[in-house]
Amino acid sequence: MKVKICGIRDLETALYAKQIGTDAIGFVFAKSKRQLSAEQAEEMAAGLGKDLLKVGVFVNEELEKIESIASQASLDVIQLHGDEPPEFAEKLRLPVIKAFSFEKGAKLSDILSYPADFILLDSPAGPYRGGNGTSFDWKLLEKESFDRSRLILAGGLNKENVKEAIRTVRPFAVDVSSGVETDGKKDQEKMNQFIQTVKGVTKNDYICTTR
Ligand SMILES: O=C(O)c1ccccc1N[C@@H]1O[C@H](COP(=O)(O)O)[C@@H](O)[C@H]1O
Repeated sequence: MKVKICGIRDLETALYAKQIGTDAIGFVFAKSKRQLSAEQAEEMAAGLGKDLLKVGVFVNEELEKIESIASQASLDVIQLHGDEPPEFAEKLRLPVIKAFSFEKGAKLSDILSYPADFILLDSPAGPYRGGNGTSFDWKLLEKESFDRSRLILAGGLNKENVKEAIRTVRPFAVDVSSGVETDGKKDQEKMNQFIQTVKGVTKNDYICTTR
């Protein structure tokens, strides 16, 4: 099970994420309390080396701006967390994660037809388009039959609920932001506990016949 920790805002936290086995970190360039400038991300990227994926999170941003920030901050993946149409994602040169709000009535087949490398399911937007710390009803996905190998689960995950979330949804990866923070800042103990919990979940815990 892969883990992305989103909303990293300083090099010390990024290096700690790498040390504890995080697979990807997210830099938020959208309107958010975690928003970064391209320069801040560039500085962190320079101190990080190559073996931790850097995901840039954008909401309804212009293509040229995304490409420019991606190049300046050495991003590996683009996460589109707004209302970007399929043609927009197809124009991007880097791999794409497309986020969708998921709630009762959402049409999974439409979501899965979006041309992205990964599909991220999050709870409906709160004050910001993402990173609000709220989860959706994972049971809505439990019995659905689809290819889960490009599914990323997000929204209100934390060390207490992530095991149950993985068992229910059986995603390829999980993404967390608020759940590893204390008073709005990344908390190293919570990050470590989250990673240990996720990496401790074995396939036996959640493999079943529904793919
Ligand atoms: O983290 C943010 O501030 C953010 C802002 C705008 C769009 C997306 C954002 N983050 C993504 O939101 C989800 C859920 O986060 P949380 O764990 O519920 O806080 C996750 O995919 C982040 O990548």
